[in-house]
Amino acid sequence: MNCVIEPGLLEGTVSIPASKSAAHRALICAALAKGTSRLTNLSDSEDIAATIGALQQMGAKITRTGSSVTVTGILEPPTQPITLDCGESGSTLRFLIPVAAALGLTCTIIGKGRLPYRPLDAYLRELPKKGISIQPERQDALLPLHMSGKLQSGVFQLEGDVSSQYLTGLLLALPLLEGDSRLELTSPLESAPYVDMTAALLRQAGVPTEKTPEGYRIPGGGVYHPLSLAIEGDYSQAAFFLTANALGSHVRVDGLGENSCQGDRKIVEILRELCYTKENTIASGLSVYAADIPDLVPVLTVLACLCGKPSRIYGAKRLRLKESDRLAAIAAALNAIGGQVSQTEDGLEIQPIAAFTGGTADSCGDHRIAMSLAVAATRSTAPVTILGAEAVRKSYPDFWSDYQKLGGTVHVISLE
Ligand SMILES: O=C(O)C1=C[C@@H](OP(=O)(O)O)[C@@H](O)[C@H](O)C1
Ligand SMILES: C=C(OP(=O)(O)O)C(=O)O
Repeated sequence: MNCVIEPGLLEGTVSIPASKSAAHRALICAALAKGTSRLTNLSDSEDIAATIGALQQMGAKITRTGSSVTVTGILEPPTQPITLDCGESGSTLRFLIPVAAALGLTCTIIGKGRLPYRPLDAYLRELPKKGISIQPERQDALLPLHMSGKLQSGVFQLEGDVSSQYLTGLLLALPLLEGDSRLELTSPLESAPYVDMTAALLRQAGVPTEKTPEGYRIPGGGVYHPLSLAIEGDYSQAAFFLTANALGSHVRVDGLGENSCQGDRKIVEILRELCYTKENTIASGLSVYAADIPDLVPVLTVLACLCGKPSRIYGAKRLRLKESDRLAAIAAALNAIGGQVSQTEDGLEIQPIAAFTGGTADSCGDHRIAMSLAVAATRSTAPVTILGAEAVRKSYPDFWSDYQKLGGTVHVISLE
């Protein structure tokens, strides 16, 4: 779908969808629990649908009524081969590979978009040492992936700067094994708040893990307890509207937890530290180390364009491994509408502009690029055409209708 956004500030109230990260984790914990869990306030994004669908294949009974789900944990893991479709969701893929291995499932894992090309090296290296056969079907892509065997406990060595999702996946899976396990980091952990979020939920589910100087210790023989949980609002999604506010819009964002452990809550602090001129333009530039907040980078780049001084975002090399090469995609998208953004090896350098000048920009099929362009359009002197605007379905299917409710003008010009 391609659409044209008319320039204009936003105003009104938005109820922010539930945290995608929290929802993936809660669903998986619930599927592994002995008994029935109830989760409320789930979003109906494609990524969450992928996790629900895959967990159902793995034997969990999940019934959805509106934004609530009832999950009866897996009683008997299936013995016949199953297919797990992860859609485009890196979290679904990297969380469920070790969980399926711990349950001893024989499965084929499939996915679409850029997912077959996002790294799985740590699993391809470590799981075969622990009793798992894990084999991509093709040479030029990692999916479809064929997996069988029963995971054994022990020591897993993981790089910390490719994806924290490996740690989350193993933290979720290893309590199911009889013996104790350890995760040892071979490079400093990035996206650390996401792993903290996993550890917090595991504690809630009755399977605590222990942080060690090297990584984590995970006692075996854990029993997941059922959960009763309302998923809190998503700071990564709120960041689009909060940034629009920093650029002149007036959006009240409802549904966020004030004591949230989401790392992307950092957006509030970054925006609070901005200095404004008497004319209400941003006087300062941004200097952001983004290793722990990768998902904020696209929208922070929009903000940086409209800062009064040059900005830099660094510590963000992992952004090249997301739904797009996000450093290349956001630079190209914003430059196409009047921005001055250049890539560095691990980030972006941004020169100030007074306003975007409109034009046509490609989301590269990436939801966070599409939503960032919508924020840029609020401060453009001419319309912004977004190619691939439907990408928002991955995490925030109601984004365009919410944007319109806030007074944004969106013309769909093609459904392709
Ligand atoms: O654990 C999670 O929920 C996530 C971890 C992050 O990925 P990386 O750890 O690969 O950076 C983040 O980008 C992703 O959107 C969600
Ligand atoms: C990178 C993202 O998600 P995932 O890794 O789960 O595909 C995202 O939502 O920006």
